[in-house]
Amino acid sequence: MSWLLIAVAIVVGSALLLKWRRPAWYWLTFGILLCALRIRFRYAAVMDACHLTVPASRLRLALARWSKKPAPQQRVPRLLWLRPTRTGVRLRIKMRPGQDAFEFSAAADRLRHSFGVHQVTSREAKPGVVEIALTGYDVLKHVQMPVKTDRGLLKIPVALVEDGSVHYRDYREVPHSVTVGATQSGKSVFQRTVIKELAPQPVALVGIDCKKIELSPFARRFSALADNADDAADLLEALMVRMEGIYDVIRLEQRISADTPDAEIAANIWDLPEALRPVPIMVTIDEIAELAMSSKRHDPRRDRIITALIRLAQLGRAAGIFLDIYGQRFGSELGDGITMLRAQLTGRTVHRVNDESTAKMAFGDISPYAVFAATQIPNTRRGMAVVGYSTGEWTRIRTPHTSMRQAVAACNRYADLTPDLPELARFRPVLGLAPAVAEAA
Ligand SMILES: Nc1ncnc2c1ncn2[C@@H]1O[C@H](COP(=O)(O)OP(=O)(O)OP(=O)(O)O)[C@@H](O)[C@H]1O
Repeated sequence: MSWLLIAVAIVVGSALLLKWRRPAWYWLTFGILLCALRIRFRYAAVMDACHLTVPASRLRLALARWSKKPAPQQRVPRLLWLRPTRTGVRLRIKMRPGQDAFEFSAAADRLRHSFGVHQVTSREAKPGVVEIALTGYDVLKHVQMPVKTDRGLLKIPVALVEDGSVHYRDYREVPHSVTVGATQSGKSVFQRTVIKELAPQPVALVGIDCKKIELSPFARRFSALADNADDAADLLEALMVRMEGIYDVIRLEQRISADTPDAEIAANIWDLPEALRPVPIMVTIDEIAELAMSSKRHDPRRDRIITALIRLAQLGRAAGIFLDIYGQRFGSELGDGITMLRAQLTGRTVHRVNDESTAKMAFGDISPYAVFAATQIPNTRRGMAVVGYSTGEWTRIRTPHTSMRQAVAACNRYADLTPDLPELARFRPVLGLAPAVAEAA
């Protein structure tokens, strides 16, 4: 008997220790089982307590009255399935007539408390069916990306979502994006993560970095780099020349296929035959304010830059040219054309901000809740951000802490994948140290 007590004490003790020190391990060893059991046995009671049941049908009530039986119980929404995941449990629930998905989102906090989990989110999976994600522990505390992800060409895993799923940057779904955040909020680490993930892909990387220190370590994997506003203006115009060249190829292909019955008519580079398909180009711009702010009222160089960015954002997708723009703010104080440019950047990521107006710039047209969530990111959670989608949905994410060394290693390893872009040849980074610097070193 005493041995049994000791064994139980050891198991309980190690479970508590794991829960405190290694919540992810605790979840995989004990938490998942306890949570699944709790849901199985307490599902109906919890739904009732959270006001997620509906009264019995009129017919059943009338029958009960007529037969003088007790009134039938509230009807519980049907649990279709329960699926444990690496970080939580997913439930599919068939709603009862008269219920809507909003009731389940509104009850998220009550469900979290009743099921004893860290967090609950819900979404309508299809009409009449709601999917609830229970997260067992705070997955954003120490971000651990799963080994297996659903990556593909131009679809890269860049962060973990608060419900434990993976957040992807999918350039074909969301061609252009803007990432804002106060200083030290985690923008550069986010950018590094994107570059590290893109490095093994058959794509060209192009960068503009007027701070000069953010992108130069990745030079081996970059087809073109500009580190001052003059070069940036020329580089963006060279990209436009390339884009127009690609449009000429698509147009020619369209004319050929128009004369061929049943042939697909190309509308973008993905419809072109593989031999003709140009390599996609990811343009990453660090600190947009360095390019957009000018002391002059009419600065021709700034106008060239903003015009080129707007044109690339409007027309680049079909030519396989994608923009990722980073900055501390991205509002009209950066001058003419910025609001127009922002409208084209449908991917919005906001790290910690110092004022509500910065969050509003990104999410004002998406959701007031997303604005509020962005202003609530604590200083201690660097790399945490809110991502908004044009559908009005939003979610909290956090990037893994990709070090400069890890990103540089990926860029060096895949340096041989760096394509030569003839139109941008002038901006190909010079590798190695300049003779004078090498001598000094
Ligand atoms: N995902 C993360 N997890 C843990 N720490 C992070 C994460 N992202 C960033 N940090 C830490 O936060 C600090 C600031 O990060 P980063 O340099 O990316 O910020 P930033 O927004 O680019 O700042 P600035 O605008 O001043 O360049 C760094 O010390 C970095 O190590």
